[in-house]
Amino acid sequence: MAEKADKTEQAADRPLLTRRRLLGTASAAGAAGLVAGGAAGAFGDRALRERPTALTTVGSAALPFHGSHQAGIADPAQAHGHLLAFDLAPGAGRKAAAALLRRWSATAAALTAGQVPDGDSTGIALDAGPSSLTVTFGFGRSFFDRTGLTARRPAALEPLPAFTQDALDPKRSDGDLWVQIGADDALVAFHALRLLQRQAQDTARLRWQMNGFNRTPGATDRPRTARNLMGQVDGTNNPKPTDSDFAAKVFVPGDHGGADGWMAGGSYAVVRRIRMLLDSWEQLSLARQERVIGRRKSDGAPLSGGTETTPVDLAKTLPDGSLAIAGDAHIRVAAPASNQGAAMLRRAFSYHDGFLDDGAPDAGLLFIAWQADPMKGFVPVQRKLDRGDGLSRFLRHEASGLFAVPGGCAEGEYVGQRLLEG
Ligand SMILES: C=CC1=C(C)c2cc3[nH]c(cc4nc(cc5[nH]c(cc1n2)c(C)c5CCC(=O)O)C(CCC(=O)O)=C4C)c(C)c3C=C
Ligand SMILES: [Fe+2]
Repeated sequence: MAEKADKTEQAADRPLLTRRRLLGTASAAGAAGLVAGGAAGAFGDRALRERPTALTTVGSAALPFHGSHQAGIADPAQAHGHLLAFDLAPGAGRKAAAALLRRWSATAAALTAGQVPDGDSTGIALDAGPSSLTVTFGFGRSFFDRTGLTARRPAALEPLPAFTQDALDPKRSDGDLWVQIGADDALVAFHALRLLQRQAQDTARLRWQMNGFNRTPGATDRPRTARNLMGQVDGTNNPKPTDSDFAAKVFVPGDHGGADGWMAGGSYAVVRRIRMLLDSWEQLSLARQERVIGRRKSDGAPLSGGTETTPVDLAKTLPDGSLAIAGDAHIRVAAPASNQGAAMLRRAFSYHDGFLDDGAPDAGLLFIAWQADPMKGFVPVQRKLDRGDGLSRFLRHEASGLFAVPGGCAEGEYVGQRLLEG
């Protein structure tokens, strides 16, 4: 494997960066005034080429693939995301699946470190750094039967219950294998997607793919909580990696034993494609929109007062005696306090796949909830939301999946090895 930057430099035998890269850097750094467009003209290509320019912070940021947990769970959601589900091909069993996970893990480890994997001549992301690329692998319920591993299937992979508001498309739901790719550069994300899809070869066939996005780092005056396509600040009251109980909520304990002991350090991902009925939503007044969520749209502050990060006061009443946060407000119905402490880490991507026949946007949230146990996270909360959430009449759950995401692996190992070789 080769360092990407080295490859570019050696190929040209002098310049540290190509012109394309320099121009990219100039526009990315424009706000900081690092390189002005006029300067490029004044000095000419040659002078520019002789001046090494560092990758921007966005490009050079790297998240390690190896570790006790897989990357892409506790890390901030990137600007570009691809979610893929594969089904094992007829005849492909445990051995073929193990070989695939070995190939995928080696490729993901190389790409996330900014290296060009052996044999890759696509050049898709040649000039870019790792750009916070993460690749996360999971197993769906059907994987265990297909590989003869039913006895080691975790009880937590029981199918999710049906919810009254579900309008699920089976072709875009579930799957034997699940891959989540995230990166702050679109080409870096696509590069990973293409290599992994090619490496699946005859072992696994793509079942569905969903593409999502978030705001680009650096687009705001300071790092801010993301907004979704309804315009709401979304993610404020998520468990924080610095919370003392974060790991207990999100990850299966490291000493987890039994038939599914291989899930130690892992997590369960609930994936829901949730279309937003934006035509109806956008007709609501600002005050009604804020009432539906229970937070202000401008800055995400709770309607009980304070700023975005002020703890929500669900008991607060207004002078007329009504609740400051309405009885059916989304944050009241979803709160751990309303669900016997049930909590999850929400790490979503927005999506937009054009417009439907009636002109409505096919857009919404690729909602991904991470938890140590779906029965103590997504399931009780969604049951409650299904019954009494003011937001739900503006949403359609169109696809669903539940995946067991094993712990991370050490260098030289592959994700899922403890299951496939244990
Ligand atoms: C089953 C779990 C949840 C689904 C499904 C869900 C969908 C969904 N949510 C928003 C927008 C917001 N959600 C917010 C908070 C929030 N949402 C959930 C759970 C689900 N949301 C929880 C547990 C919480 C935190 C509640 C709390 O403790 O305060 C917010 C407020 C800001 C924040 O805290 O993140 C917004 C906005 C959409 C648009 C959506 C489906 C498309
Ligand atoms: Fe929510």
